[in-house]
Amino acid sequence: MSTTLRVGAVNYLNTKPLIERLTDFAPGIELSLDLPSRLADQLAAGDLDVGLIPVVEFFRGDNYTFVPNIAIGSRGPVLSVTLFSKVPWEEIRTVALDEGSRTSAALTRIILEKRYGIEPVIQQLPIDTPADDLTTDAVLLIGDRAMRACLPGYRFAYDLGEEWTAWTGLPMVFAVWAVRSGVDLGEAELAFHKAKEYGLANAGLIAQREAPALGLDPGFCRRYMSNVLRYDLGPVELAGMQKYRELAEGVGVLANPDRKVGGADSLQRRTPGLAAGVR
Ligand SMILES: C=C(O[C@@H]1C=C(C(=O)O)C=C[C@H]1O)C(=O)O
Repeated sequence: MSTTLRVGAVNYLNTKPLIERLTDFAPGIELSLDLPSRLADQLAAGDLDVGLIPVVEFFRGDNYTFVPNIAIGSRGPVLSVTLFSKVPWEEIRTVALDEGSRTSAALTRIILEKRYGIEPVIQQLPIDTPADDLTTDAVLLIGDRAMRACLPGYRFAYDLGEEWTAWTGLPMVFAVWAVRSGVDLGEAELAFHKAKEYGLANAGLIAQREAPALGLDPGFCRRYMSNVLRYDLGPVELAGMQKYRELAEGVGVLANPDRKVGGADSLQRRTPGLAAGVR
């Protein structure tokens, strides 16, 4: 590959199996790491060609496509997307949302509005601000800091992967490798698949290597990557993604004044016939 492909990936443990040796498999890839929300903004601004972005941003994007059969998802508990709350769901009125999140931030709003009829007052929780001193009823944390968080002042710790699957019966897809319109992946597409295969086959080594800096137990990290997260994007995950899109549309979170909503069409283009099977 002769031209450079600017690829941005999430800087959490959950992404490591997807980027292990990625730049060896495609030397033309220039890899940067950042928060999911920032990757989405960089892709939209044209500063990236491919980004592992929140799925809600895929739907907000301007005719993005995605690398097939790769995602960060779960079917049931995900362990790293937690709404800590001082009160039960139906009493939540104020929420602080992790700055790094877009999918789970919108999911929090979807669950509150569609299941409980609540439109909460929302504030952002910056990435470097501790959640302990917040005065909101609930706080959403994602990624590595969610896995470390204990927050004894909060009585409830709702796992949003678990909440989603219990409610819809479908897997939750949090992020996909979105490709900006007009970008040709060429041979690099294969590299994303090779990296995933290699990374999942070496999840134990990745866990051992990454756990100390994260302050997490290596065995826990291993099981998080090998048994909790789902990295495939097959028909049932796509059905979950489609269901999420419909609900997101219903609460108005796909409306983005700065961007067109084009990703929904590309989902169907890449997955003909899929939408027919979705409730
Ligand atoms: C499961 C996770 O998936 C993530 C959640 C995202 C979001 O809420 O926007 C985006 C990317 C993923 O890294 C997690 O970070 O814990």
